[in-house]
Amino acid sequence: MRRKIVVGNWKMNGSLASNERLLKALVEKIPQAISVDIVVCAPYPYLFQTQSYLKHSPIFWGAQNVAKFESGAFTGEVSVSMLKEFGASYVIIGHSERSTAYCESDENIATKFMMVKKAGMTPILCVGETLIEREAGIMEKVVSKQLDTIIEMYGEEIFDETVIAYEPIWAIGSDLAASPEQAQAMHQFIREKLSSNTKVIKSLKIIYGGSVNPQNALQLFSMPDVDGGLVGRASLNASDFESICHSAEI
Ligand SMILES: O=C[C@H](O)COP(=O)(O)O
Repeated sequence: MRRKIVVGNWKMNGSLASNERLLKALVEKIPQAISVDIVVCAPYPYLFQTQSYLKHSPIFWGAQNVAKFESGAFTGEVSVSMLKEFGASYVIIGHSERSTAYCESDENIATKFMMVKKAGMTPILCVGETLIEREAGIMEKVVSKQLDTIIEMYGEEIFDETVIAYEPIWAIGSDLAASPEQAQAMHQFIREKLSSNTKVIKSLKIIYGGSVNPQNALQLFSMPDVDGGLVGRASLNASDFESICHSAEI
C-alpha cells in the first residue's frame, strides 16, 4: 500500500496574521508520527513564514507555480532555486486555474515539471478535463494529451518519484466532487498509462483534487488508485485539513 500524501493548496489566500493562526494550529494538531505525507503550498510571499513555522514539524511546504527559466530578465517570475532557498520541497505545476487564466501550454508545463525535478523538488502535476469534455466522454483523451507532452519531451521515467493530481475542472471550487468511482477510474487509467516503467509504477503517487472535504475524503482515499488529495478551500481551516489528513492514514 503506497503511503498517501495530502497537499493543501492555499491558492491566493492568507495574511501574516491568519497564516500564523493556521500554521500554529496545524503544528499543534498534526502528530509527528502521522503516517501520511502532508504538504502546504502557500503563496510566494509567505514561504519564509511557512518555513519558519513548519521546519520542525512533519509538514512539508511548497509553492503553487514556478518559472520555466533558471534565472534572468523575466519580470515577476520566481525560479526553482529561489523556492529551494525557502526550503520548498513540492511545487504544484499546471493547475487549471493557471493554465486557463494565463494560457499555459502543455509544453510550458512540461518544462516546469522537468525544472522542478532537476532542482531536487517534487512536482505535483495537475491534469483534468472540463465538464463538456467529460460529458463528451473524452476525459481520458484530454488527460492523455497532457501526459504525452511530458513523455515525448522527457521520457516516461521523468514521472519517477513525482505526484500527479487528477483534478476534474468541473469539481474544483464547486462542492461537486467526483464520485469515488469516477476518481478511481481516471486514477487507474493514469497509472496504467504509465505502467511500462517499473520505477515509475512503484514511486508515482496519483492524488485527487476537486472539492475534497472532511465528509468525502475517507471514501475517496479508500479507492485503490487514489493516493491522497489536493485540497483547496478545506486546507484553509485547520480542523478540516487535519480531518482530511487523518482520512488518508493507512
Ligand atoms: O488545488 C486544489 C483544487 O483546485 C481543489 O480546490 P477545492 O478543494 O477548493 O475545490
